[in-house]
Amino acid sequence: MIEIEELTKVYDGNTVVDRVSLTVPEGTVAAIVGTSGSGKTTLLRMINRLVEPTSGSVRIGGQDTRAIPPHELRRQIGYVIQGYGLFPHRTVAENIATVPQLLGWDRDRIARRVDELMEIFQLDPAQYRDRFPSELSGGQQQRVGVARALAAEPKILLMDEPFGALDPIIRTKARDDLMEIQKKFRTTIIIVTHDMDEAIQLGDRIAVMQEGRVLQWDTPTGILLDPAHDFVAELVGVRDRPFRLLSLQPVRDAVEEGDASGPPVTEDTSLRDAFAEMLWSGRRALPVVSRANKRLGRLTLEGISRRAARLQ
Ligand SMILES: Nc1ncnc2c1ncn2[C@@H]1O[C@H](COP(=O)(O)OP(=O)(O)OP(=O)(O)O)[C@@H](O)[C@H]1O
Repeated sequence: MIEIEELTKVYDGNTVVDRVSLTVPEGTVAAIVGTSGSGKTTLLRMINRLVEPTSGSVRIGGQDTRAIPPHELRRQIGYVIQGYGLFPHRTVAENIATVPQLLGWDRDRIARRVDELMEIFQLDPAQYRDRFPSELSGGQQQRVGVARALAAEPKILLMDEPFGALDPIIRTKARDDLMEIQKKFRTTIIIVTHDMDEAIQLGDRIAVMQEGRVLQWDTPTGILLDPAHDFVAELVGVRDRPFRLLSLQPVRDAVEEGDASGPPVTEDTSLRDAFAEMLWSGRRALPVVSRANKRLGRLTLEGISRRAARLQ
């Protein structure tokens, strides 16, 4: 658990983070969203003490981070930034091995861990281990950046706009991969983004920041249904709200009995994506299958709109 209490940063008389208090339970994802300059990065960097707080405290697993030497703290916490921050003159394997090497792991253990992570991130070790970052695509560099941050099995991962430089299709895939890895390792993640859709997709809870303050700290549904502030409502966008709500609901929740023709959707697909598929393929109903490809029923356009209306 990460307990942030009254955390404040003042630069030259300007309060850029203002008495922020948040508790992030272990194994959950917190998204920090807000406009440029609202203090998101500064808040994130105070957690691993890349920025020293002016006042307030951060406790991790009950321990005040001021009691931990900063370099040790940063080894315990994975950190991913936009642009991935890879060392250009080190190979992929050397980049991923950075923290395990600092921790003095033996060579075999490091080599095993590097291969394991490369496989998880779908980078064939034989092909990519000895490449340099400049010999990778943006999406591959991003995966190496996350793999490096996870190398020493940190319980906490801080991510600052990690997907900002990726094109939309790769970004969606990178988010899905991250969620899978998060579930597998139960990593506690705090992710900074200026993209509300990203916050909604990734966050168990979302902190909306403006001018150094957290205006609302709530679940995605809470933020969408009950914005606590005009600025939050504006960020959510009234017209986009039904679509964003649908993006939180899996098809599974709206399956009906009956048949439909054409290619099926799986039960995990979001209602928003299923709705898009209906519009795109001109169908008013889609067959629904389980992950194991077992027929479960169908999803209808009427079912989706009832669902969207009920949610509002
Ligand atoms: N080292 C510093 N010295 C002085 N002011 C700073 C420093 N770092 C950040 N600031 C100021 O603090 C405010 C918050 O910056 P921060 O980078 O935390 O915002 P942000 O929400 O992450 O913005 P962005 O989305 O643009 O990255 C800004 O006004 C910035 O100019």
